[in-house]
Amino acid sequence: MTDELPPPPPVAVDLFGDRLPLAVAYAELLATDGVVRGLIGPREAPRIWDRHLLNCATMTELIPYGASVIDVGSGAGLPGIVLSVARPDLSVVLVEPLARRTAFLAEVVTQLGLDDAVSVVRGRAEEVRGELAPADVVTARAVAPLDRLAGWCLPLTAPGGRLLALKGASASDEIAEHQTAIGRLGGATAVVRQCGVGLVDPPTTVVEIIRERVVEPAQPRTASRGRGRGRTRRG
Ligand SMILES: C[S@@+](CC[C@H](N)C(=O)[O-])C[C@H]1O[C@@H](n2cnc3c(N)ncnc32)[C@H](O)[C@@H]1O
Repeated sequence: MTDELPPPPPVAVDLFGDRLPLAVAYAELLATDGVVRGLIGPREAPRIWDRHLLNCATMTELIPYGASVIDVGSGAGLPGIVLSVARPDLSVVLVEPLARRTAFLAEVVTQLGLDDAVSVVRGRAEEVRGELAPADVVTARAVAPLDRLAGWCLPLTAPGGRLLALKGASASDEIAEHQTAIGRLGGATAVVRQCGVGLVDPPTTVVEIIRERVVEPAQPRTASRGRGRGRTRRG
């Protein structure tokens, strides 16, 4: 236990229901181990509920029952762990490239007893495509701008499935800037959704992008062939 972590606010009952004790256990892990191991800043402990757990849990409004979810760039488990705690019907894969973070995630999964519902994959989203079955829903919070996120996440999304990106107040500006790139990557028109209206203040802003068309991701560039160097095919 830590003095820094406040008790769960009443609204946590609405969002976590009878899984609230599990949410409390996760909040405690974040506020203790998570801080000591540098996964979240020490100043986050007092605001873990408002800024992190409640904020992420409101996204469940946009996730269909029984969906498969890939959380890209999970960090300390946000939103992926929170989604699994709030919604035991989901199957969740956490994708995270940094070993220190995947080690923490694996420990959290075991300690919270989520092994049947959550798996942890170490790697970058653009590199693990071949290993993962496309998911109904791909989530990301604070990982990258929308164009890059769409390039990484739409190939992990099943056709007709959706990318849900937690964003701040500038979500509409980001959409205006990146919609052309999103469309080229097979995404439909991005829509801003407000989650947790009447529950959290401010509501959580989520950008929703349906994977409308399947566009093959660009191949990573190989070494450039200089003129007269490298192999040329002769007919
Ligand atoms: C600012 S942190 C956010 C972590 C967590 N989503 C949160 O909201 O607290 C960004 C995370 O994205 C991960 N990341 C960066 N590039 C990535 C990529 N190409 N594929 C998957 N994860 C990536 C980083 O390692 C880091 O854990």
